[in-house]
Amino acid sequence: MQLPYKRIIVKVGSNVLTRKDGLPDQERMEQLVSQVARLREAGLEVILVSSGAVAFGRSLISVSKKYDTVAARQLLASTGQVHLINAFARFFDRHQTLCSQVLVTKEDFRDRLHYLHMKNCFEILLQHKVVPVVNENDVISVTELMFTDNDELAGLIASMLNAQALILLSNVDGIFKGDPGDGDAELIEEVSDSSPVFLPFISARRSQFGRGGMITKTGIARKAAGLGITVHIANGTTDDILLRILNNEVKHTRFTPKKSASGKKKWIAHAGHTAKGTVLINEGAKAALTSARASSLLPVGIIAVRDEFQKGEVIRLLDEKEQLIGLGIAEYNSEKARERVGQKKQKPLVHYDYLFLNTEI
Ligand SMILES: Nc1ncnc2c1ncn2[C@@H]1O[C@H](COP(=O)(O)OP(=O)(O)O)[C@@H](O)[C@H]1O
Ligand SMILES: N[C@@H](CCC(=O)OP(=O)(O)O)C(=O)O
Repeated sequence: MQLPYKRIIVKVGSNVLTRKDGLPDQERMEQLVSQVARLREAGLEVILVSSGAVAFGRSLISVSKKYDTVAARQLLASTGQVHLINAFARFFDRHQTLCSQVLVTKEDFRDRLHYLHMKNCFEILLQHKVVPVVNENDVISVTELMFTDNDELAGLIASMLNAQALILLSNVDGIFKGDPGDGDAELIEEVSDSSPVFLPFISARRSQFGRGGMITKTGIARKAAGLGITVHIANGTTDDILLRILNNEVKHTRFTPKKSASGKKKWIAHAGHTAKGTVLINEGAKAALTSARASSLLPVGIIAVRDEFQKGEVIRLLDEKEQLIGLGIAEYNSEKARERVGQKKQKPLVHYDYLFLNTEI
């Protein structure tokens, strides 16, 4: 088998693994596992990000409406995840392939050291030909600590592991210019940097068991493509979908990747939620940073420094209109930065190697 990639992330949405009646679709799971096992056999490293814990839980236990949604989700996910991973282990076993369970929360991506520990765990699993099966740890991630959905988690893992491709499997063939249920709506097959923003076509409607919907899927796909990862959004209910995507034999939506970003930039790109401080920059600094030439952020272009941060922490860069233009790693702390505001001939606060601009996505 001729493979276009060495390492891929495959994200399977709840709907792909759930039948219309809400019960787990074990047959579909088995088919997906058999494709992954074949790809693994052919030398491709595959990381599965699988939703379905809540959907599996729903088939096992009913929760009274008197409980709040967080408690209900915890109960369903905690019981469902056991059955989800058991089914995966059983199906992979038939192909003499080992899989492993990795449950994560947004907090696990908080600092670079923690992030690198997690990356090392994936690397050792992959070196031993194990297929990691990842899901959000729904039992402990509540409200503000939650990922928007598993698409966001899959995007983070794709950039952390320097994957060449991210495949998002849902119950639609890709992004349509209109309602996917409307037979006349056209499928968008290619999205590149120069593609118009097509968000107006996408409704906030989600599939029966989905969490984020197509709007978040598109945002995540753009971000990953901006970091150099090819993204495929395709229908996980189509037979042999993974093999057909890799052989370019099926219509779906493909996001053309930009030049690959460095590992450090990939981490910064996803570290917005961990940012400690904010720096306001003037129009001149904004023009320099967003120009084609690689430029670092010098104190002469800084108008104000807000909140406290230490050297090595992530900071937000805002323009004069308070619009977020990017994220960077501070070369020194907020106290020193404040002393140097507006001064010439000072050391950059953010070096361009540790700067991630919104224009890069
Ligand atoms: N323009 C569009 N093209 C494709 N799907 C769309 C569009 N607008 C809204 N959707 C909805 O997005 C859903 C997929 O997102 P989501 O429910 O999060 O799926 P999953 O659970 O598989 O991640 C589709 O089932 C569809 O109903
Ligand atoms: N972690 C949850 C899945 C949440 C989620 O993102 O679902 P989906 O939108 O179907 O990918 C679960 O396993 O049920």
